[in-house]
Amino acid sequence: MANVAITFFSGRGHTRKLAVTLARALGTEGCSARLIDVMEMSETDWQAMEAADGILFGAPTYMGSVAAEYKGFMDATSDIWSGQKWADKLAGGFTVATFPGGDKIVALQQLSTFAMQHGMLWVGQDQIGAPVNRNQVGINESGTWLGLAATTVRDKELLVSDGDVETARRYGTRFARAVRRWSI
Ligand SMILES: Cc1cc2nc3c(=O)[nH]c(=O)nc-3n(C[C@H](O)[C@H](O)[C@H](O)COP(=O)(O)O)c2cc1C
Repeated sequence: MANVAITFFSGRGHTRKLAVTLARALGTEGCSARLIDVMEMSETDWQAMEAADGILFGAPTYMGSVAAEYKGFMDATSDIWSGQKWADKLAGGFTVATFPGGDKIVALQQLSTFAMQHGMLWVGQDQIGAPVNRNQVGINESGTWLGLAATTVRDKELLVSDGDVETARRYGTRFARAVRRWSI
């Protein structure tokens, strides 16, 4: 069974909601998914990342950048980088911000550059939203293809819109299929 590590930081739960949605989608596609909150990491989590077929990187966009807490995790991987221990694993990324643009693309650029430094192969977004495909209302409303990008909603129960949750589900499905193909 292919296995994926989903790493994330989440200050108020929005990024966590995307991470959980991704984990469910991976499970539905027959991949095991391990959720790793970078603020509570154990040695087993590091081992799980080394054993994973793919790693998803998730951070909220804070001040037009990945949140500092997540950047701390990125910087802590420099020894893994020097040994290229994650090389040839698949990678993908997700972020959430308050504004539809919100400079989320910068956070995704940081995450994808990070994955490239690790010699990983990046899986982007494939969903075309309603401005082009009328039946895709709510899907990829950020119009971002570098990775998964969501926008906060005011409803504290919902955190992100149903459309963004569905977009996350589809990205998780895409990532699971890519990992399965790449692992053969
Ligand atoms: C310090 C800080 C900086 C932020 N900067 C941005 C920003 O640059 N663009 C934006 O659209 N939202 C920004 N936000 C809003 C967050 O991206 C948004 O609340 C996000 O959903 C938080 O996700 P989380 O609950 O997983 O931490 C910022 C929030 C904080 C706390």
